[in-house]
Amino acid sequence: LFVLFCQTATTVQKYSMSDKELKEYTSEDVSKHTTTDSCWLIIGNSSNGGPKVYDVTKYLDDHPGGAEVMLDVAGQNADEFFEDIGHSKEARNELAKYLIGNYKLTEEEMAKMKADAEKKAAQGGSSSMMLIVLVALVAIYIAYSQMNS
Ligand code: HEM
Repeated sequence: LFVLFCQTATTVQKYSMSDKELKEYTSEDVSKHTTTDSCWLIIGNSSNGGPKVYDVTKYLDDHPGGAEVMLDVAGQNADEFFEDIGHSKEARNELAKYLIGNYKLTEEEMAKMKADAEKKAAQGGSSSMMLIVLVALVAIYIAYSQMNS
């Protein structure tokens, strides 16, 4: 039990430290790496702990989807493209090997992310409201049909 405790403590420490130690890159930094000699991508979003910066230069020739698609979005935010393909878990594990840092959102991106989150929260709120109304209607219907039988 003690060994298990020590292992958990070290893992927790490792993860929390590695996240803090990651360098932070701006869109200006990332935008300088757009060639086969140095190709960086921004991938990830608030739902998976991102966005993060990846140096995928060494993976270009190994990518099953080809080097071209990656070079097309080099130096930019490729999260939507990466997600749209529906990359497998293996692809995501592979991606993790090329992590070099966190991405520093611009003011504009930060505002957009906040607005998106608020929109999502509002949508969630209205759908749960609809569920409550639906349950109430069903209850009224059952009560009404029992009264008449
Ligand atoms: C380091 C980043 C990336 C990794 C590790 C990666 C990995 C992979 C892997 C392993 C596959 C094979 C299918 C699968 O297992 O899902 C794949 C397919 C593919 N990827 Fe990526 N990928 C990366 C980035 C991207 C980006 C940024 C794009 C688009 C801009 C892209 C477009 C594609 C396409 C088009 C395919 C082929 C899908 C098919 O033919 O069914 N990938 N990728």
